Amino acid sequence: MVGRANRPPTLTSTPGLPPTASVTFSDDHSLVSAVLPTGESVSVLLHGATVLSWKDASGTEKLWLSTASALDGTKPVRGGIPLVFPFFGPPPPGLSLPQHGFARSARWEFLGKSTSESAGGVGVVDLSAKLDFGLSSAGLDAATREAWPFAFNLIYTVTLDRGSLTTSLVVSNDDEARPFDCQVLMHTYLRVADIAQTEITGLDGASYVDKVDGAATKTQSAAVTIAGETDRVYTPMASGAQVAVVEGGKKTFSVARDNLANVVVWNPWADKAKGMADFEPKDGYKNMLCVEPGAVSGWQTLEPGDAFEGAQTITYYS
Ligand SMILES: O=P(O)(O)OC[C@H]1O[C@@H](O)[C@H](O)[C@@H](O)[C@@H]1O
Repeated sequence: MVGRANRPPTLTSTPGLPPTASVTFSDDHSLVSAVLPTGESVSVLLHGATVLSWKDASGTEKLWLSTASALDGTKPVRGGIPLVFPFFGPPPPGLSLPQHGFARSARWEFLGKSTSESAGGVGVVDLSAKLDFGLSSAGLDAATREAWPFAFNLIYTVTLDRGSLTTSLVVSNDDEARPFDCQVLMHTYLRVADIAQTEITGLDGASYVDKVDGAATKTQSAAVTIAGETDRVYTPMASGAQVAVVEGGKKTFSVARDNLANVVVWNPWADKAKGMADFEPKDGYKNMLCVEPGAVSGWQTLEPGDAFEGAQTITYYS
C-alpha cells in the first residue's frame, strides 16, 4: 500500500490575495489538475503520473507534448514529464520489461492535494499547489510484478509555484528481506521556440557519455548546442553552474537538481522523429528539448526499509 504524505491543511484564503482567491483543483480519475489564482496551471495524467501540461499565467505551455501521443496507458506518453523507474534505457539482461521501466506506463493512485503559501515579495503572499501520487508493487499488473518482484513504494509529488514546477520522487524498499537496485529519471520535454537558437549552459567541463557516438566518454566544452540527433548522459560537476536553457541569448529555463547526479540531454532530430509513430508533428523536434535530471550512471542500492529521494525544480523566465 502507498502511504499518505504529511501535508499542511488546505487553505482557502490568503492574506495579500482577495479573500476568494484559492487554488482550483480538478480530478476526473484520469487527469488531475491545479490552477493557481494567478493563472499558472499543471495537469498530471494518472497513467505514469505523467505531467502533461505546465502553463504560465498567460496560458503559454512550457512543456512539449506530441499530438500523436497515446494518453490511455497503452504506451508511455511522448512528451510532458514521463517518469523513468526502475531503470533507464533498455532493460538490464534477463529482465523482461520495457525500455525505461514500468513507472511511466503504470496507472498511479492520486493520493491527495494541498495548498500552501509563500512570501511572494513585500506585502504579497503567493499560493502554491501540491499534488501527490503513489505507486507500489501491489499496483502493478501480474506480469510486471513477476518480472520485477520487489516490494517497493513510490511517492511522486508535483508542486506548482508561481514561476516554477518541482517534481520529487521518493522510492522506498518495503521488502522485508531483499535489497534492490534502481535508477530514476525525470524525462522532461521542454518546449522551445527554435532548437537552432537554443543552447544549454551550466554543463561546461562536465563529462558525458555520448550515446550517438558508441557510448564514448567526452568532456563538454562551452554551451551545448543541438544540430543533429543528440543523446547524452551528463554528470555535471558538483561545483558547476546551474543548468539553464538559453534561447536567442536569453535564459528561458533553469533546472535545479536535488540528489540527482545526472542530466540526460536528448533530441531525436529529423530522421529518428520520422521513425517514431507517436512523434507528431514530425518537425516537432525543432520545438522540443529533453533535459532530464536523473540518477542513472550507476545504481541506487536500497536495503529493506531504505529510501531514496530525488527532485528537480524547473524555473521559467519570460
Ligand atoms: O522512445 P523512448 O523510450 O521514450 O526514449 C526516448 C529517449 O529517451 C532518452 O532519455 C534516452 O537517452 C534515449 O536513448 C531515448 O531514445
